[in-house]
Amino acid sequence: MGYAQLVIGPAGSGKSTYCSSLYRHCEAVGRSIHIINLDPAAENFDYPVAFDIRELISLEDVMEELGLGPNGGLMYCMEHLEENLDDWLTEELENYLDDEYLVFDCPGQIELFSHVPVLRNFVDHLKSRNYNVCGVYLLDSQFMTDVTKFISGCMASLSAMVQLELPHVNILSKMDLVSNKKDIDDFLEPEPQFLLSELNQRMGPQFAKLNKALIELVDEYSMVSFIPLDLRKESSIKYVLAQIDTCIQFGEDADVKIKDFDPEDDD
Ligand SMILES: Nc1nc2c(ncn2[C@@H]2O[C@H](COP(=O)(O)OP(=O)(O)OP(=O)(O)O)[C@@H](O)[C@H]2O)c(=O)[nH]1
Ligand SMILES: [Mg+2]
Repeated sequence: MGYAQLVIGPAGSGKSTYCSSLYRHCEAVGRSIHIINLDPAAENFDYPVAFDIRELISLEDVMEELGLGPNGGLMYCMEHLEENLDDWLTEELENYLDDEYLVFDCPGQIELFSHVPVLRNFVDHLKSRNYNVCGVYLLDSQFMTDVTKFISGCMASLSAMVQLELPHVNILSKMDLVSNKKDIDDFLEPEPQFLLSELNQRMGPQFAKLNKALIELVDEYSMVSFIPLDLRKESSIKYVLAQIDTCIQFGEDADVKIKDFDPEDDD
């Protein structure tokens, strides 16, 4: 059984930075981890890239040869990835042992989980190769300043969750930039009633029904939960990683082994 994180979220939300911090953390604690770049537009990396979509296809070539713009070019590259899952991804995965921990640094284009099935197929491919996969959705805390932005962030995350059907962890990134932590507290694990009254205050009375339906939806999917991540703090990275590990049952086999040898159990 292998383990994988699919790191997703809007452009600039801090996915690649998270990946490199995670890499450094794991290195420091002596834990094996491999980061894979799935962003054909990425150029600089702060982490050693285990393997890279740019070895399969180059965005530059696509834009030049097909006359596509950067976003159309990216979609083309991702569709190309989808067509090559069986060859390319299978071959790359063969370089890793059965129980390895992989982290996929994805592009930020929202179309990737709202319009096209590439990431869904990617995930299904990983699952068929016996990987436990977790969706790690990063949202920039800078946008968590009022309820309308919060709801819109939730909706984007929800659309990824519905598309991918994966265990899902929401992370509020860039907490070091938040000067007033109290403002954010309102949105970390908010009461649906609080969100609804805030929304109703912000918007005209004609939206009351829609607001109620939105909050109920968000509540039903248990979406209303974000883990704050402050990359300056080792403890924060450790906590986030522990939450994700639980989601993909990483470390549980190790626990069983320890329990097997527990002398207390012998009588
Ligand atoms: N202060 C602060 N800045 C951050 C943090 N994480 C990322 N950034 C900055 O935010 C910008 C975007 O970060 P990236 O990690 O490239 O974001 P990304 O989600 O990978 O972006 P795309 O790949 O373009 O979608 C960069 O300028 C980072 O330096 C953080 O925790 N704190
Ligand atoms: Mg990136």
